[in-house]
Amino acid sequence: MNIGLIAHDSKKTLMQNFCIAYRGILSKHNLFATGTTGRLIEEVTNLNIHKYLAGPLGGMQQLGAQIGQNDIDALIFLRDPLSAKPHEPNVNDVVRLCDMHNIPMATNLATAEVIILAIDRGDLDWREMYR
Ligand SMILES: O=C(CO)COP(=O)(O)O
Repeated sequence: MNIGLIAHDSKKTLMQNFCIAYRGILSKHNLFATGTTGRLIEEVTNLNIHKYLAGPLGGMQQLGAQIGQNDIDALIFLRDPLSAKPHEPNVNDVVRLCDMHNIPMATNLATAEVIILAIDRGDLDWREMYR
């Protein structure tokens, strides 16, 4: 499966810890991330991640384009619920594109865990047929 990973700055440590905890599952899949998120995950795991540009510099659009092509099977997007981002329209567009293609998306840790465990059980294997 192709899994997208994005974290706002205040959630980057949480994303690192999530990826450490679920490294065994994540390592069986193709991982795609915005630049800084991807680099920080690689620093603490030895996961191999395809890194786009930094989110505010175009990385959100790059990952968004992959989502727009229905080529991401699940997105973990740990968002900062407390502060607006200068590139908010790109953030909203990524969410919109996930809804357009029925791509499972987590915006908090609880849902991220549900999705990653579902992937491991094979619950999302139907994605392979609809991609
Ligand atoms: O911009 C982001 C989310 O909106 C994340 O981008 P980075 O991973 O490059 O910080």
